[in-house]
Amino acid sequence: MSSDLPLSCATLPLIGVNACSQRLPEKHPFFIVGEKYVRAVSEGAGGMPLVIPALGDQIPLPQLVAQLDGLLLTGSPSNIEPHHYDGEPSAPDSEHDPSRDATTLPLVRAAVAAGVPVLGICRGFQEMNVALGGTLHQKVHEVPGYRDHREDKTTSINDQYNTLAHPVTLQPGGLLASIWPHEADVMVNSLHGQGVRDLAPGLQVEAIADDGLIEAFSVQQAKRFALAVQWHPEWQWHPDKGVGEFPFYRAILKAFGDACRERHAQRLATQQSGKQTTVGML
Ligand SMILES: N[C@@H](CCC(=O)NCCCC(=O)O)C(=O)O
Repeated sequence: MSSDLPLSCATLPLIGVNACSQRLPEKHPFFIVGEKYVRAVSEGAGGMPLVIPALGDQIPLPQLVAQLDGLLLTGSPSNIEPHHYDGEPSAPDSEHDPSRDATTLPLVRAAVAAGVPVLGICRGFQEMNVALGGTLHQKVHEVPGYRDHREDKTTSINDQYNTLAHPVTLQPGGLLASIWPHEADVMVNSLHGQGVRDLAPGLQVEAIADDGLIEAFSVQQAKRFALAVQWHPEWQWHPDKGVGEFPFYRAILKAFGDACRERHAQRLATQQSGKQTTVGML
């Protein structure tokens, strides 16, 4: 981002929020992103959201990640196509979004390699694992020993996301435990059918559900913040949430925002020193 922009823009970290590709009524194709994710970036992380369309390999990745101070990977009802992790073919009722897969999987790798802070949520959590070499259970509820992590679709959306469905235990000494040092077991919402089977090499478990399912991880060798959670902290910023306060969710977005601000400051300082060098040469 150029420092010629108005101060209000120039001082906010630019945070990418990936879109889904969907056909809305009348079958028109849209790139869409839930408002709660955009608001979580704006109000929770304190960034300037930049919606990233699901354009796959038409996106110039090096150019994009060089401009980004952060990347938030959204949730979605669709599932990653299993060929990306050598999984069995999907059940016929499984919803997919190949354009999103083609966009987010390379984007995760490029962002982590470039030191862009990343926060993955639900499908975004699953994408980070798959992008870095992990695999998924396609129906966690059919795997012996695991609970059903899906939402109760007979209740209202508010009830589904407000419900604290099960506890997760934070890994002592981990990134998430440093973000939330108040308690080791925290209750979270739960709205997913898929989940981590094999964790990708280089990922560090950050939280585990009471049935043993991995619910959060970080990227061990990442230059900056790279965290993914299976639950939905962005719910805190849903415009129709009504009453309900989730300090744990706020703490996650705040920590992500702090990392984005750090990268932003460093990018501006590098740009500034580049300009001074150029002026000195004139
Ligand atoms: N389809 C995957 C991922 C679930 C997920 O991301 N749900 C979010 C739904 C919509 C939203 O809140 O944005 C799975 O079922 O595991």
